[in-house]
Amino acid sequence: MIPRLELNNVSIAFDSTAVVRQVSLQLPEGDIGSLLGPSGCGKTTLLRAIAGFEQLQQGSIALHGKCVSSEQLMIAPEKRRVGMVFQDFALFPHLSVADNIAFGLNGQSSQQKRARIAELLKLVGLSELSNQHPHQLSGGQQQRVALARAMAPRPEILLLDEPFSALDPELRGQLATEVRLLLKQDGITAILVTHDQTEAFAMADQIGVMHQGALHQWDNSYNLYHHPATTFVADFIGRGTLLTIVVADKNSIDTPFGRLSGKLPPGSEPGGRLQLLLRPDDLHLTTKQDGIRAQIIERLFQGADYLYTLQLDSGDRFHCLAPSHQQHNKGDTVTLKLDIQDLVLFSDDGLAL
Ligand SMILES: Nc1ncnc2c1ncn2[C@@H]1O[C@H](COP(=O)(O)OP(=O)(O)OP(=O)(O)O)[C@@H](O)[C@H]1O
Repeated sequence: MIPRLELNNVSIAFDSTAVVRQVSLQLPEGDIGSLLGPSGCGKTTLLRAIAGFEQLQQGSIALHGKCVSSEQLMIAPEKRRVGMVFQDFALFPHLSVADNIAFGLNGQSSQQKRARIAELLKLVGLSELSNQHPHQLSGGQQQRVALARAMAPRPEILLLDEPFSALDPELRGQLATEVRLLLKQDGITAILVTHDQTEAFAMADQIGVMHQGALHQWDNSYNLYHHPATTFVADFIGRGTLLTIVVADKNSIDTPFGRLSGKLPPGSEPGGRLQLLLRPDDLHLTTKQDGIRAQIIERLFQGADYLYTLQLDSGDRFHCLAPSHQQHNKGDTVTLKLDIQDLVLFSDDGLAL
């Protein structure tokens, strides 16, 4: 199947400073993708290039198999059939909810327009408010109008640039889940730009983690967490700790916790020093005396569980999650059991083996 969106080796520079470096990805029809990364990593620039607002220095962008951008070519934004939703909603204040949604429906008969507006109002749950004006709506309702307006002409792809950042944190997570459902119901392919991983997890099928213009990994959320491609992804997604270990033999490594056995990835040579990824859910507190002993340095109450920062006698620090009804205090010594499913190892250059 032809992907709805395909980026091939895309690089973008401003005044000879590279801002996006050799990014390649594919998004199938009906899927929701997300570009996730810290401020300044190039997410918005890449989204603007997909919309047709930035010239490529190298590579190409295709929408449904048709090249729309390359070094030599730049099809105008209005010819790409791309929908956009921005952080500030950008609704027309003097138009009603229904007229805002109708704005993108030029060239259709009034009967077709009315039917599509009614369908979208129902989809976003605003049928009762169709005659209201934007200032009479809450932030969440306004963002739903902006979404319906961008969805109205059935774009090839919908581009969402930090669409929830002007809303309350509690509303953000809820709206991200709702918007995912709406896009799925209407079969719309979309890309969301965000620096908030909870939002990306709630909405996207595929997430691209970016750092300094490079796309480190384009994958589903499970793989980003459990099989990060680089130490940057390991650190950025979830609370990972990287511990230095030494490969003992074909099936075991020497770690600050002692010797661990498991399947080692190809490229782990005996005697080699590597980094082992440890997630907070790879360790459990136990009441048995014969486990690993560590001291609690910090604890963070997270409702259902505590996130403990622990330290071994060797000075190595790491995190561990434990149910909040088992309370332990700062300074306590606790016993731990390791439960690592896969040994995730990285070489010196930060790449997963
Ligand atoms: N028109 C421009 N001219 C020059 N530099 C630019 C331009 N637009 C963006 N940049 C620079 O490119 C880099 C990437 O910016 P971009 O807005 O794509 O990052 P971002 O990941 O979306 O960040 P944020 O989350 O803060 O919006 C930044 O260093 C920014 O200063």
